[in-house]
Amino acid sequence: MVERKTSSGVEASLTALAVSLRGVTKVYDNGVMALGPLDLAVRKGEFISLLGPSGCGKSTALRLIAELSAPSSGIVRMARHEGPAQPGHGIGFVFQEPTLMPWTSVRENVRLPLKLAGVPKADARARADEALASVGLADFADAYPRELSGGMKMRVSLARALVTDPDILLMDEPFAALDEITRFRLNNDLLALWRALRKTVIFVTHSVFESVYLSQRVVVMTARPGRIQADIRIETVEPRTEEFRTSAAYSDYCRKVSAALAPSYSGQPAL
Ligand SMILES: Nc1ncnc2c1ncn2[C@@H]1O[C@H](COP(=O)(O)OP(=O)(O)OP(=O)(O)O)[C@@H](O)[C@H]1O
Repeated sequence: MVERKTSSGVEASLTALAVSLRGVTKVYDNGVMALGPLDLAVRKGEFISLLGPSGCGKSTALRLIAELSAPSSGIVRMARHEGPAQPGHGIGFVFQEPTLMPWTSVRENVRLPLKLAGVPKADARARADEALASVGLADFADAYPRELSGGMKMRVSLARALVTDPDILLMDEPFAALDEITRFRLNNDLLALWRALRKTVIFVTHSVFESVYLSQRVVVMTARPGRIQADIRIETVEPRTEEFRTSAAYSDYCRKVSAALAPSYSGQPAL
């Protein structure tokens, strides 16, 4: 594992872990205590959701893992990428907004991380096309973002995150702005991709239903500063299908997750 912030006595290399946060806090320059202390361990290949009230520090946690921001205290560690060095430290990031460049094609948008990393153009184009095919957009490589629906733009954003073949995919409310039908389709497609690629996924959402449908574990956070309120394993038959969405087991898990979330917005202590 790569240690981001060293501290004596924390050397154990837990190779089965993709990410580990120990006693992590974040206080912004304006004095806002956004996070923690947070302890979280994510196994390689796991799909977890971070669920919590607005402003509890979910995005902050993702930014710390992605090394876009440094913790105020504590240790953030991630597994060393096995294979050749690559852009993004083995991390792909998908934001709520697709943030595509409007002046260029879908393929060029997806190729961008490889271009920035100096990957030769022919190779990068082939990899961009492959990533687009993996999200069902093989026929739209030459289209421009304005020609795409919201769901398709998000697929492009996902392809751009996957094009560097990251070990870890960080997704910050990627489907929040989409209509429910599109969101359900993207949920299913994301699960199919995860099964095929076996990336570690850390998925931030406000939706209890989405978190239960997608994840192997739902990590419920407290109100700011975000700590872990509950860590709930979703045990069900795989692969998940629409049948799961309407099952009694799904409703039971949604109830359980909602109950864990309740103290965060009611101001009541956790049960
Ligand atoms: N750069 C910053 N400077 C100062 N305060 C910040 C900064 N970024 C976030 N915050 C504050 O830190 C807290 C946590 O923000 P963060 O975006 O991580 O929460 P979140 O759980 O992702 O919220 P949401 O669900 O609404 O997106 C909030 O109070 C936010 O206003």
